[in-house]
Amino acid sequence: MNDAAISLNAPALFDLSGRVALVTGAGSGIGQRIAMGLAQCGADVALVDRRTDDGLANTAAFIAQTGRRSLQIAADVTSGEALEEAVTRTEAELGPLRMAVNAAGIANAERCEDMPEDQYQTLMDINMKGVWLSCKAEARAMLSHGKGGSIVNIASMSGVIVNRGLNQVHYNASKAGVIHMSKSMAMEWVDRGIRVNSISPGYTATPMNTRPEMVHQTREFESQTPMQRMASVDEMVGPAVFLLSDASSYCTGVDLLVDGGFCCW
Ligand SMILES: NC(=O)c1ccc[n+]([C@@H]2O[C@H](COP(=O)([O-])OP(=O)(O)OC[C@H]3O[C@@H](n4cnc5c(N)ncnc54)[C@H](O)[C@@H]3O)[C@@H](O)[C@H]2O)c1
Ligand SMILES: O=C(O)C(=O)C[C@H](O)[C@H](O)CO
Repeated sequence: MNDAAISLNAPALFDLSGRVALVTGAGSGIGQRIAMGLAQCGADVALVDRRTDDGLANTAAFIAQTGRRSLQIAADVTSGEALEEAVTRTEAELGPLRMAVNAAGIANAERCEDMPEDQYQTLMDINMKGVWLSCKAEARAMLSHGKGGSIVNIASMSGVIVNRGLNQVHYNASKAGVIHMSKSMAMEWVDRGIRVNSISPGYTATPMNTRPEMVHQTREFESQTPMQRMASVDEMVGPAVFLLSDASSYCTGVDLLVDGGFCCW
């Protein structure tokens, strides 16, 4: 092979310098840590969450230390209007949106036969419709500026398997929906420069799983996982950077399981 013809620069594939990202659920857990990681890789990041405590401010303070810019936006992902406004503000203050991570989500449990309709509907509105509304607002901006884009939706291994002992038919169905919705959107936009992929985490140490009443459940999670532990939020950053960056330029419609081997057993 003629060496002069090789233009490969592998580290540059993961470089996000000068790109703008929007992350939902950026006030806690997986979304928060991914937002921090994107800034460390050079991105300016709009931080979206419905939290009104110091969650977003903590994410922003970390990002400020990286020298990158951030924008705190209090918004609920069940509102299409709020998401459109969030994207408009992001582009006005940070620049053209090139990357998005949709991590906002909730989990709760109830036996199927006892679950009230509003419990089912509230979760579906956030976990599934919220992802659709987020992608819709993000893609409209990406399509209009023509610079292309990469979207990563945070699904779950619960969209692939049924978590033993957890009564959460609505949660599991919402995550299966996110995986297939991501593939469907990937195909709608495949010839217009937008890639859409999902990450399906296994059990991850976040406030969703570390509530005091979850102590027993957490031990179960760990013993059921081939790696015998939950993931740390840091372990979701690399997969997100990969799927958002040029390193995955030929990947679209992929669901990346990051589950410590859980789905192998
Ligand atoms: N923790 C796990 O084990 C695990 C495993 C697989 C998938 N996930 C998924 O990862 C994502 C992040 O979960 P996490 O564990 O980091 O939880 P988390 O509770 O730490 O963070 C979720 C964030 O989403 C925000 N949010 C919730 N509803 C919202 C809404 N309507 N509008 C705007 N923001 C909203 C919350 O305020 C919170 O800051 C979720 O989609 C979850 O289903 C988590
Ligand atoms: O998505 C998963 O697999 C989860 O682990 C979600 C939560 O941990 C589970 O619903 C327990 O609250």
